[in-house]
Amino acid sequence: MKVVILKDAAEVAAYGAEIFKKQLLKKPDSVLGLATGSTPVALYNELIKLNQRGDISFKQVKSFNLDEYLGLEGDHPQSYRYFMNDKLFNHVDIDKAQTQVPPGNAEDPVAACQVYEQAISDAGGIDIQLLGIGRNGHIGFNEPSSSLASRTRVKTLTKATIDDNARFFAEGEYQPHLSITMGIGTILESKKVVLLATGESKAEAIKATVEGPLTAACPASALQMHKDAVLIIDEAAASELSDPEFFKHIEQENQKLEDKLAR
Ligand SMILES: N[C@@H]1[C@@H](O)[C@H](O)[C@@H](COP(=O)(O)O)O[C@@H]1O
Repeated sequence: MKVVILKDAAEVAAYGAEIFKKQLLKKPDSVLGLATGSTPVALYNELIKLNQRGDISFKQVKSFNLDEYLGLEGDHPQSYRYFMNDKLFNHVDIDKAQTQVPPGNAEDPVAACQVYEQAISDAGGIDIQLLGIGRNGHIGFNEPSSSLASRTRVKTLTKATIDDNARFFAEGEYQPHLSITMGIGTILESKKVVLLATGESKAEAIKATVEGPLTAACPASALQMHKDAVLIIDEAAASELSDPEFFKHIEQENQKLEDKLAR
């Protein structure tokens, strides 16, 4: 796993956006795996700027989001469908019919999960999957104890996750305790994975993800098994790592190599 440590959230967003830009330039009809939460918003803002400047296009893109609250309609302001429209899709040249978010209003959620898996596979699989991380190491809504081989399914949220996400809901407003989420096995099948983490509250989860052990107790540790996963994190999120200097050194060496190859 590659770990890139940068100064702050703005640098993390810019670095992540550059990876997506390269991906879209290389393959304009990429299948993107997208994430919600507050962390990716700055990256989405960068992508919107790049799109509006004409540097990248989403016209041929298909996208699949990681997860959705079960029990919320897509037009509910706290649904992840609403979030994606609001934070990205409404501002770029993407064909919304080609964007998929698990259906939070499905009458038969179990069947809907299978349909979602099939749609990913019919699209040829995900080229690049964006991830955030929960304080407890969850990715998507794969909470601790999730099978590392899991597929898209209905998941019950932990109290920690419900509490962390309560800030988005008004007081007294119904907050779902269930979700539909891509599984860890689904995520691991993406050709490339980009995980963003910023802030001290993510430092423990990042330590567990990078230094292991590989365990369902920290779902993100499964990324150790992925051949092309990059963690882009700020100094605060890196603060619990045993040897952050080592990762900075690797990045400098990689940069030198890239510069040399570009000449
Ligand atoms: N399901 C989402 C995750 O995909 C996200 O990574 C996490 C962290 O969110 P934030 O970036 O706001 O800390 O929140 C939610 O639980």
